[in-house]
Amino acid sequence: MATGLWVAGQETTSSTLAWLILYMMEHQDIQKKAHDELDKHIGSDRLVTLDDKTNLNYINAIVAEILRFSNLSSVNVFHRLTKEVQIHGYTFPENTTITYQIPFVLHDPRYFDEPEKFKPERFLDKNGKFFWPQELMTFGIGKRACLGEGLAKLELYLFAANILNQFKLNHPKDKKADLTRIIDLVTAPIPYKTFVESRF
Ligand code: HEM
Repeated sequence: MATGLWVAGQETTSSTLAWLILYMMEHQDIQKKAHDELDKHIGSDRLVTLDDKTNLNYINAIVAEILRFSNLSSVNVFHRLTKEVQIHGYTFPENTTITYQIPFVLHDPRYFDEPEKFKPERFLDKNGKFFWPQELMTFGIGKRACLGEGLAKLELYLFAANILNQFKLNHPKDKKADLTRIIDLVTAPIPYKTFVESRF
């Protein structure tokens, strides 16, 4: 059980963080907006905590967009039907192996406008408040959805908020990072270097 949680939670969370740092290096304008929000609501090098979460709408939106854009699960986990079901007039017998493909939903323009663009603003309402639409199904849906969803969302928020509060992230002077996706069980970026500058 403990090994299962370790395997399911380790690569997923670390790869999402690797994408976060990479996309912040890549999108300096978005990183600047994150710094502006942190300067307004935190304003020092103190630790950002869960109590700050409701004020940090843009940081929450960045985490949500990373979870959409990085599209970690190239193929979702397979499930077995425990009884016959009808879906849109098709009959699926008991014991059929089925899955649903999360990556297609996360990049479907019917649900996400201009899906190929990295736009955290898509998760802010007209009052600038963060929201999580049901189509953002990075953690799956239904009874077998990710057991670690709550934990992962909080961890990612804390990492994102604290890394961005403390540091300015940039490409090393001589080299831009490669955005190629290594598609495996969990999709990860090619190892890269980051130029890290303290903000305080
Ligand atoms: C960015 C982080 C994560 C992502 C994107 C993610 C995504 C997913 C997805 C797509 C599934 C399959 C859902 C399905 O079968 O329909 C899943 C299952 C699972 N995840 Fe995660 N996960 C993450 C982090 C974690 C963490 C931190 C833990 C545990 C500490 C965890 C534990 C599990 C477990 C135990 C399952 C199997 C649930 C079951 O079959 O009932 N995950 N996850």
